[in-house]
Amino acid sequence: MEKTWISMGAIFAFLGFIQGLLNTFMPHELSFACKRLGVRIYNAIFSSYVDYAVEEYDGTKLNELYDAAQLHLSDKAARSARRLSLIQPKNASVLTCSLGEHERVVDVYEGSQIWWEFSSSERKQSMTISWQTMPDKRRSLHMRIHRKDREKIMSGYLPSLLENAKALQLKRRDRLLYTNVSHDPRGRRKPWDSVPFKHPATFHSLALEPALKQKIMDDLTDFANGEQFYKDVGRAWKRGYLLYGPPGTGKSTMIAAMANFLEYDVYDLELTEVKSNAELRSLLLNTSNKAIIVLEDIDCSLDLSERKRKKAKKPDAENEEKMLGLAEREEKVSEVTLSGLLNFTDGLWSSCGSERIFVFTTNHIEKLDAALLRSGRMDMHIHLSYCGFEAFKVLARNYLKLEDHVLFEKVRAAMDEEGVQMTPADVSEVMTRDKRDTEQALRSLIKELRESKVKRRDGEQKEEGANEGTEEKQEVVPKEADVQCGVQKENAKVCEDAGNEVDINQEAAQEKIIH
Ligand SMILES: Nc1ncnc2c1ncn2[C@@H]1O[C@H](COP(=O)(O)OP(=O)(O)OP(=O)(O)O)[C@@H](O)[C@H]1O
Repeated sequence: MEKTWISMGAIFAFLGFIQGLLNTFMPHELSFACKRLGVRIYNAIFSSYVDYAVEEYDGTKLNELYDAAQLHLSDKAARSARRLSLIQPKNASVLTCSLGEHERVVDVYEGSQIWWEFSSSERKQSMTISWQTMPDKRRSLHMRIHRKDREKIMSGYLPSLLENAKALQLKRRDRLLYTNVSHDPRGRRKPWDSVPFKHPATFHSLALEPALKQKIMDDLTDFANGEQFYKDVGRAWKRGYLLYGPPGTGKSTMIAAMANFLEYDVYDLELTEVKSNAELRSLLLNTSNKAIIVLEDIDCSLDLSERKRKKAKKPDAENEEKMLGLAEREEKVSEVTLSGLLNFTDGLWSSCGSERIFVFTTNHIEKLDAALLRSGRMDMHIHLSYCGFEAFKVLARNYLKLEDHVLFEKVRAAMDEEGVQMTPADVSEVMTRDKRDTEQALRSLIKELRESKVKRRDGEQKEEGANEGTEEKQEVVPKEADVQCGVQKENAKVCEDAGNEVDINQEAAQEKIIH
């Protein structure tokens, strides 16, 4: 034992002597380089540890592992390190911590320790890669592990670190609302442009029959947790919802509630801006996973393009084009066709990427092509209708902070009267106007509910008069719309069962829940 101490003392004395020599006779940089070399040789021969450098840039490319490790370590760094850098990541309102200069954190994976240390040095030359200048500092993270853990860390720890970082990134960043109507400064159309998605709607604040609300939430939860299910049955991990009902019944609000519930991004696809099926396909390929792709007022978008095409061509021109074989070409390069849209939602292209939800909305389900409603296209048809008593209670809670009131029964009675129709948007409007005086708000609402009956009757009479005058000119009298309203009021009452659909294409319009 004594001998060991003596030899160790001799080694240290020798090393001290070498260091003294280096410091005295060598320039500082050279002595530093010699020391580093010495440490490396020592580590290579005697150390039971292995060191890895994870640089911020791999040549001129950003190193994903560096960012992932920063993110993965940020929680641990926040708890244990003393010097931290605060970062505001792009598209996130939450700040992230990263290690300060020479700070260390210890991570543990299946019982093995991993030591991380951050360091940076000045970049000698300023470098430019494609469009941006590289930072002045060369930043890197150093990972030290036990030699015996090498295999476990490479095949287990690092992949799990990357996965964890991806999940954290999704959780921390704000969700985005994308639109396809923006142009860059040169006037070229951008595929998607985004803004942070801040819509506050939730299922809690959504005025809807509780049973239907629960059904939709359960369906969304099953979908989000259904990765294995979709794999097992060999289907693309996607789901389609058709929201239909009169304006102001909450279709857009429900989409926002869905996005907030699932924490997905929203892609608001303006179909009339899409010039071809190929453009539609490219837009789809540029959407991320965990996304809700919305096509609002689908009947108008498709009708519009049909109309445009018809308007653009006179019959003579059409014949001429046919003869020249141009018509077909025109079809291909012009607006999106129904089959293009169907390919977009359930063709091969729709399965590029996963965890996608398609939501179509319409005020007129009867105008939709049966092909769109067919089984497997839109998995769930959700009818949003005029305000019923349960929906009113949600709005009273949101706007007036009222759980109950003596006038509630009168509201219920007014709502149940034949021919009364107010949308949740109308009811919200009354409550916003009189929110300082809750009793006044309820009285105004009861009055407006009754008036809505008279207004509707007047509207019907006017429309009948107008139709009589134009009967000869119009081929189809849009009487259907009135019939539709009546059916919707009925449906509002029975919408606990979303299977109650309007009588158009009844079979196709049945709700389809695959779980
Ligand atoms: N079911 C609802 N729950 C809560 N608020 C609602 C509901 N329906 C409508 N509103 C209120 O009315 C406003 C308009 O509703 P929204 O835009 O969602 O209706 P919509 O059915 O999408 O209408 P449109 O068919 O005209 O697009 C919303 O901002 C919201 O304040």
